[in-house]
Amino acid sequence: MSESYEEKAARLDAADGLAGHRAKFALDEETVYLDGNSLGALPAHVPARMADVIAREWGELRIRSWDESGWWTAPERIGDRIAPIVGAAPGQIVVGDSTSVNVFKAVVAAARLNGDDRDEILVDATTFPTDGYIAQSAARMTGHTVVACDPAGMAAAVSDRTALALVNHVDYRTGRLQDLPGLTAALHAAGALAVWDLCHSAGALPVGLDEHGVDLAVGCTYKYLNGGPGSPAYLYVAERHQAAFDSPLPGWNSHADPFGMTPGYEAASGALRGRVGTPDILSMLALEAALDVWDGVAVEDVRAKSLALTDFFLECVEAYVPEGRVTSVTPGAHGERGSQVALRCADAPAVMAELIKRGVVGDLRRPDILRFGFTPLYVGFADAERAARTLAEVLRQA
Ligand SMILES: Cc1ncc(COP(=O)(O)O)c(C=O)c1O
Ligand SMILES: Nc1ccccc1C(=O)C[C@H](N)C(=O)O
Repeated sequence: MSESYEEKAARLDAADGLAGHRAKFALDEETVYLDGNSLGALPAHVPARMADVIAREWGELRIRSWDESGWWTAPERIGDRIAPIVGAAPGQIVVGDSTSVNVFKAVVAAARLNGDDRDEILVDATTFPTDGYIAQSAARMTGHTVVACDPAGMAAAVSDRTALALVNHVDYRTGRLQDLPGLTAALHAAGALAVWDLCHSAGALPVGLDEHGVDLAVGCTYKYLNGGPGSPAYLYVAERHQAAFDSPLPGWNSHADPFGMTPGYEAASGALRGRVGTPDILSMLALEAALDVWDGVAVEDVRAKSLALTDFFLECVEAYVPEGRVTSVTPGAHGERGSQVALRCADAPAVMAELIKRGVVGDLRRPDILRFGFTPLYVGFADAERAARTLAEVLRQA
């Protein structure tokens, strides 16, 4: 007799080298959590660390903690913790502000780095909306024109008028992975800069920022990096651009001598030019603690498991779900897939509401997308099987 999907899931879970990491997270066995691409789960040790930050570092040490507890240097220190996860050498990432704010810094800074005789900014037409809104406003300020462009056509659209392109590494809706190496090379060949939004790829797959010569990048930390709701985002400024990086938000935290408190601005050196004002220490230190779950984890192993999970989920969906009820809009090819599966489905809002009631937590992207995110550090193959089986049950009863 051939192996059932439940048996196959058990076999894959037993052979999974990352399976032990699930115990590091606060998760309950009743829930299949497939929404880590919106809000990552809580690493179980973070509450105790935060209790100490609040009671001792804030409560007892108070102002001394800016030095003694390392608060002041947290943005660059935590940037260096994120760096290996996205393939960056130290000294190029600074943590702080939201992704939206970092998109603004990156787009304006790239336009200033490369905008003198170039008047266009290419923006991923399928982008998560905030990037597009911010790029439009940034372009109004720098005197550039935004040209919306599907990433698939971007290499052909780039010209000697292009100052930069802003692209999402993984599409938040479809889960499509864009060709970061190829597109970055094509942009450079035309003299344009590449600014990547890594929200849906960092922590899920190798990014290779340095290896592929990316110029600037931004990303959030509350998805696959599990930093917590609204945890600060990050900005990557490739070392070769740091000396000329001209921030549009040159707050005192990015000054060469912030406590000199002089009227004249002089930018600090390095990535900390990307800092703005006082960091949100509580969120930042929760993120720092959350990054401990990455100790000893290779992002290549995370990627291998992510692909195996999404393959297996698609296989179970195909086997269980009545013909014609869902269509995957996520590419089948591994090289084109992030770490989620998006299924087009009639009546998707009601279907997702019912799935959540039955303990399978995914996301709805209106009007008709069921989105399932797979975080390899805490999602297993049995979760994928149960999610597909529950989806089939819901659709049969609908
Ligand atoms: C690709 C992408 N960019 C940006 C954001 C959000 O930016 P912010 O952290 O500023 O809300 C998200 C999701 O929230 C996203 O998926
Ligand atoms: N930050 C959030 C706050 C509330 C609800 C969702 C989000 C998301 O992150 C959405 C995500 N960017 C997405 O790709 O759908």
